[in-house]
Amino acid sequence: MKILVTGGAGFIGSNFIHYQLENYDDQIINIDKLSYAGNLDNLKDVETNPNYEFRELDICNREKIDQIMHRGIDYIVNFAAESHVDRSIEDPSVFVKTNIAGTQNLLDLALKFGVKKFIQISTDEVYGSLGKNDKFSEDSILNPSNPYAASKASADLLVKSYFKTYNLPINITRCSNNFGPYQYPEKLIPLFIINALQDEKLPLYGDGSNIRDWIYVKDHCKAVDLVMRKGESGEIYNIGADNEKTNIEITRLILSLLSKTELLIKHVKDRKGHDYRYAVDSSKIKEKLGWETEFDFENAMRKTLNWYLDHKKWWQKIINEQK
Ligand SMILES: NC(=O)c1ccc[n+]([C@@H]2O[C@H](COP(=O)([O-])OP(=O)(O)OC[C@H]3O[C@@H](n4cnc5c(N)ncnc54)[C@H](O)[C@@H]3O)[C@@H](O)[C@H]2O)c1
Ligand SMILES: Cc1cn([C@H]2C[C@H](O)[C@@H](COP(=O)(O)OP(=O)(O)O[C@H]3O[C@H](CO)[C@@H](O)[C@H](O)[C@H]3O)O2)c(=O)[nH]c1=O
Repeated sequence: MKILVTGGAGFIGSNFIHYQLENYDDQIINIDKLSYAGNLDNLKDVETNPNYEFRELDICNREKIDQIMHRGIDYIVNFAAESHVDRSIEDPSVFVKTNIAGTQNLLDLALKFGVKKFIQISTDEVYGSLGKNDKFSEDSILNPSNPYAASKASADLLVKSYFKTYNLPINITRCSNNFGPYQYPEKLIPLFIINALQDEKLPLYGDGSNIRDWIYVKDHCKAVDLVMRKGESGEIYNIGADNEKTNIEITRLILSLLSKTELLIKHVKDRKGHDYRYAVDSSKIKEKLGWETEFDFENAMRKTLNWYLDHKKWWQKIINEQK
C-alpha cells in the first residue's frame, strides 16, 4: 500500500509516520513544505528506511503532486496545515491558503487519481467553545471562533462536499489537544516545559481557567490509523481522551514535575476570542472502530517531560532559529 502523508515533518505527522513504519510494511511518501513548524530532525531516525520517502513540496502545488500521484497512491492523509491559533489571529491569510486552498488542491488530485480514501485531519476547534457542561458530537454545528478554526471548518465542508458531489471516499477526524514528542515549542505544553527548564516566565493567558482535553499524540496516531484502514467512507470521527484540565492545572503540573517555583507563572493579556472549553464525545470511534486510549495522562506527561529533557539540542536549535 502507498500512503501519501502531508505535513509529515510537523508534530503529529512525524509521530504518525513513526507509527506507520513501526507497525506496517506500507510505503510512506511524506510531502511537506517545511514551514517554520516543519522539521526534518523529527524524522532523522527513519530517513534511510526503504519504506519512507520525503519530498519538499507545498500542498498547493498541483503539478508536482500530480507527478507523485501517478505512482498509485492508496490513501492521502492530510496533516499539513498552519496550526497555531495565535499566529492565525496575527495574520489569517496563509491559513486560508494552506488550510483551505491546499486541501481543495489535494481533493482534486484524490478525485483525479481515484484514491481508496482521503483522510482529513481536522480539529475539535471547528465546533467552537463550550460552557461547563456538555460535549460536542460529530453532528454538532460548526461554530469556529478564530481564523485557524474557521479555516479548518471550511476545509471540512469542502471535504464533505467532495464526498456528496463526487462520491470521493473520505473521512474527517476531529481530535482534541495533543501533546508529546516533537511538538513545536509555541504550543502551551512544550513552550511551558522549555521555559521552565530555562527558568523563564510561563505566559499564562488570562486567569488560566480555560479548559482543554489533552491527548497523548500516540493515541491520536492510533485513532487516525484505525480510521484510515477501517473507517466507513463519508464518516466523521471525534477523538478525545476525556482528560480535561484547566491551563493553570497543566502549568502547575509541569512546574511540580520539574521541581520549579510557581513564581515563574506570569499572567498575561488574554488571547482574543479565547475559547473557554473544548470537549468532544468520542463514543462513535470507540464503538465503531474499537479505539481506546492506551496512555494514562500523568505517565504520558512524565514521558513528554523526559523527552524534552533528553532532546535539549532539538529544542535549542529551534530557539536559536526563532531569534
Ligand atoms: N496539535 C494539535 O493539538 C492538533 C489537534 C487536532 C488537530 N490538529 C491538526 O493536525 C494537523 C497537524 O498539526 P500539528 O500540531 O502537527 O501541526 P504542526 O504545525 O506541528 O505541523 C504542520 C506541518 O505542516 C507543514 N505545512 C504547513 N503548510 C504546508 C503546506 N502549504 N504544504 C505542505 N506542508 C505544509 C509544516 O511544515 C509542518 O511540518 C493539523 O492539520 C492540525 O490542524 C492538531
Ligand atoms: C501558547 C499559549 C497558550 N495558552 C493557552 C491558550 C489555550 O487555552 C491553551 C492551549 O493553547 P495552544 O497550545 O495554543 O492550543 P489551542 O489553542 O488549544 O490549539 C491546539 O489544539 C487544537 C485542538 O483543540 C488544535 O487544532 C490546534 O492546532 C492546537 O494548536 O493554553 C496560554 O495560556 N499561554 C500560551 O503561551
